[in-house]
Amino acid sequence: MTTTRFAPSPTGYIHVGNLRTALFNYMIARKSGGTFILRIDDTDPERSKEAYVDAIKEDLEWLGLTWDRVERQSQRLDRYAEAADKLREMGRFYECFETPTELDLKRKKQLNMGKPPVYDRSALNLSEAEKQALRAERGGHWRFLLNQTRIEWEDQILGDLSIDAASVSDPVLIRGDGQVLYTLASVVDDTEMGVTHVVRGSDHVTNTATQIQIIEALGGTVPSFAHHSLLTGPQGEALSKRLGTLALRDLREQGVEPMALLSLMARLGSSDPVELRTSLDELIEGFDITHFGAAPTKFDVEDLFPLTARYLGALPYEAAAADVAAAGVPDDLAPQFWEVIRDNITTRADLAGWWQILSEGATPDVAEEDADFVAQAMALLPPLPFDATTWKSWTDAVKAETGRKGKGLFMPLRKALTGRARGPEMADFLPLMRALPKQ
Ligand SMILES: Nc1ncnc2c1ncn2[C@@H]1O[C@H](COP(=O)(O)OP(=O)(O)OP(=O)(O)O)[C@@H](O)[C@H]1O
Repeated sequence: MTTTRFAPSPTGYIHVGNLRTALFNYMIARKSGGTFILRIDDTDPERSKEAYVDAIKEDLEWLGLTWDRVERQSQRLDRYAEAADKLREMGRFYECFETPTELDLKRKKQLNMGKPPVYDRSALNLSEAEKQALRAERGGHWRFLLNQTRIEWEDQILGDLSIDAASVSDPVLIRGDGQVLYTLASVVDDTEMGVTHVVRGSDHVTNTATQIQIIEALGGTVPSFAHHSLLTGPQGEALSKRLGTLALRDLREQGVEPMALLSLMARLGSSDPVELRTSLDELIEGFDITHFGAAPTKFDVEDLFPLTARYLGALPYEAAAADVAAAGVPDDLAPQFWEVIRDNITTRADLAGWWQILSEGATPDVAEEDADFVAQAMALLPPLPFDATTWKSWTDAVKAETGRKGKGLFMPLRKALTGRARGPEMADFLPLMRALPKQ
């Protein structure tokens, strides 16, 4: 059975790049009736915050990306310790004592000599006595001993990949302070939780190479891997949870509709066109991870608003009733208001502005050259309330008296009554009016 997972660290609010990972994993699991795990990568007690765990869940729930179960890495430390023991027994785990400064110096020397900055394994030459002495002085960290072969896998997005293990440092799996690192924790979890498909950002390609060897050493089954490109901002700038750029909750604040965001994210960077979908099921049906490319993908928040507007334009009243009520529209007028206005809003927050115009009167927008014409027209306007025939009979009368027609007739009247150059059909708008434009 297909099992996938989304494994964010609770170190900030998740952003659109993280969403890409979450959505792909969600869709793969749902497409095949499999399991989608939300795995909280909270092994770093200093940076992990409970508030961010709640926020991650809230953000995913907002989008309807439901998970089948939640796992917490902080509750599985004994499992990681066991795996570490196993690697130690196999002679694939060794203790090192270099400080970050010493490692940095080594790297600089190697680079100066034109060599790749790969850890030189000098800790392997330490005697027991030397290790004991170093241990007393500073904490040791633990590295996995890579087999220096080529590591190969068929990536669902990047195609056939082959990485020379000799060009990669033996990965540190346990830090000097005893903290288990992602590379080990995620391998142990993926193996024990039966994860069949690992989809994540291309920032993890090297990790994958080393993780394949760790999985094999621990006797697990290597899952299928796919590395999608990283999303950047419109100028190519990196996203980061820590910086809070393009956080999902900010988009929600700005009125972006979940299906607008999901429709864009399910296609952006693929060979398939972005099309607005109204349900996750429809999105899942058309999803194929192999259609995604390796090139970095730019994300422009502005693309979300036309999609949001289109989504709202097709939304039935029932799905918007609460927002219409919140905008102050009385119940008896609410369904009609929604039908007339829904095509003329970008987000639900725009409803209030339209209701204000209808209920309190617009601030007319009258060009100087139209001032006399508008004054003449307003004198012909019948008293409130208006009905479905008012616009036609009024504009006919204005036309007969002023001789104006077409755009020169209709546009100044629209701007005088609504204060805006664009909006609903005026014949539909007038019956909703509860106040005349301000003088
Ligand atoms: N810009 C991005 N585009 C696409 N995927 C991303 C991007 N940034 C992170 N991811 C993916 O999101 C998943 C969760 O990663 P993680 O929690 O480490 O997020 P992060 O944004 O890299 O965090 P931080 O900024 O805290 O290091 C990973 O699979 C990672 O590859």
